[in-house]
Amino acid sequence: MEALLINKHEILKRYKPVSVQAHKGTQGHALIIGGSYGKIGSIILASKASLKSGCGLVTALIPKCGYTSIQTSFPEAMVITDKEEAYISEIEFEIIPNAIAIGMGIGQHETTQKAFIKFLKNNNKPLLIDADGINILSKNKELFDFVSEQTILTPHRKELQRLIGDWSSEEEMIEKAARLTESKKWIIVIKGAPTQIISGNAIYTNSTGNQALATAGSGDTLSGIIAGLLAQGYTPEDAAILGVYIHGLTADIGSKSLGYQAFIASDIIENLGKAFLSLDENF
Ligand SMILES: NC(=O)C1=CN([C@@H]2O[C@H](COP(=O)(O)OP(=O)(O)OC[C@H]3O[C@@H](n4cnc5c(N)ncnc54)[C@H](OP(=O)(O)O)[C@@H]3O)[C@@H](O)[C@H]2O)[C@@H](O)CC1
Ligand SMILES: Nc1ncnc2c1ncn2[C@@H]1O[C@H](COP(=O)(O)OP(=O)(O)O)[C@@H](O)[C@H]1O
Ligand SMILES: [Mg+2]
Repeated sequence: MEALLINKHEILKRYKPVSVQAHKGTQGHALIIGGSYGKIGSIILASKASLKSGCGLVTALIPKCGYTSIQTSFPEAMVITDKEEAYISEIEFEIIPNAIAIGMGIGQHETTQKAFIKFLKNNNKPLLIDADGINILSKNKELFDFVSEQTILTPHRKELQRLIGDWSSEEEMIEKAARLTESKKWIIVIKGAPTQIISGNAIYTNSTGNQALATAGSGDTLSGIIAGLLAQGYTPEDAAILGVYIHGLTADIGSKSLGYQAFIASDIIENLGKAFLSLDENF
């Protein structure tokens, strides 16, 4: 396997500045699906992160309980609500998204699992699966066949363990994950310190980020960043690599003034602008 470091040089090969002629239609529409009672914040974070990563439009598909909080806290998002109050029971939408992220805060209610399975069997859009979406896959391995090639999975190590089983060394973890990506042609983002991305026959190790990210919602926010890049037309591999790099860069930038303890997931979002500007200096 080829081992590569994700540094600024690698990123500048993949990063695309926003065109002067851009309008919200050319910047793509991200659909963020998830949330359940008490975990709507994961979708607010992911949706805001996607829009502040440059996509033109974002729609959140959430249970009814989240409607007022997301429309109030993040008016830029459009919202589709499930008929259920507390969890997602059906995944139906009229819009035509350019990319979808699903799983953050979605929970594992029996009805949600059924809706997720039906969604997977019908989806043909670039897709990121995170959190409980991964946990549902782990519990229903026959679903692997319905997760198309180039789908991005973003497990933390516990979620990865549920997906591929335990390991006794870092090498064994990488080997087992690589076997899965090889057979399914998925892209697996192994979130950690550092984060490693397995794509094709390469493993990319991120060079940004720090312990400020050890905070609730930082993974949900990463899912939003990657979905926002996918919606702009980045290939799944480039969206994952650029997203992980930018996500970590916000912590490198933000922790300078906030420190590690007081840095929370919203600060990732607040520092996205400075992170992208640090790339634009080179254009
Ligand atoms: N505001 C919101 O709405 C928020 C909503 N959220 C949503 O909540 C859902 C559950 O998310 P979750 O990651 O807590 O789930 P789950 O896999 O059950 O973890 C349990 C065990 O896994 C471990 N562990 C946890 N993190 C780890 C890591 N980074 N790296 C390594 N290990 C890690 C740890 O195990 P331990 O180390 O304690 O043995 C922990 O006890 C999910 O849908 C998410 O989107 C959250 O994002 C928060 C903000
Ligand atoms: N000590 C650390 N150094 C670098 N990155 C970290 C550290 N701790 C956590 N992270 C990052 O924070 C994110 C945590 O993801 P996750 O556990 O899914 O968060 P949540 O589900 O609460 O949103 C990952 O991107 C991980 O790489
Ligand atoms: Mg998570």
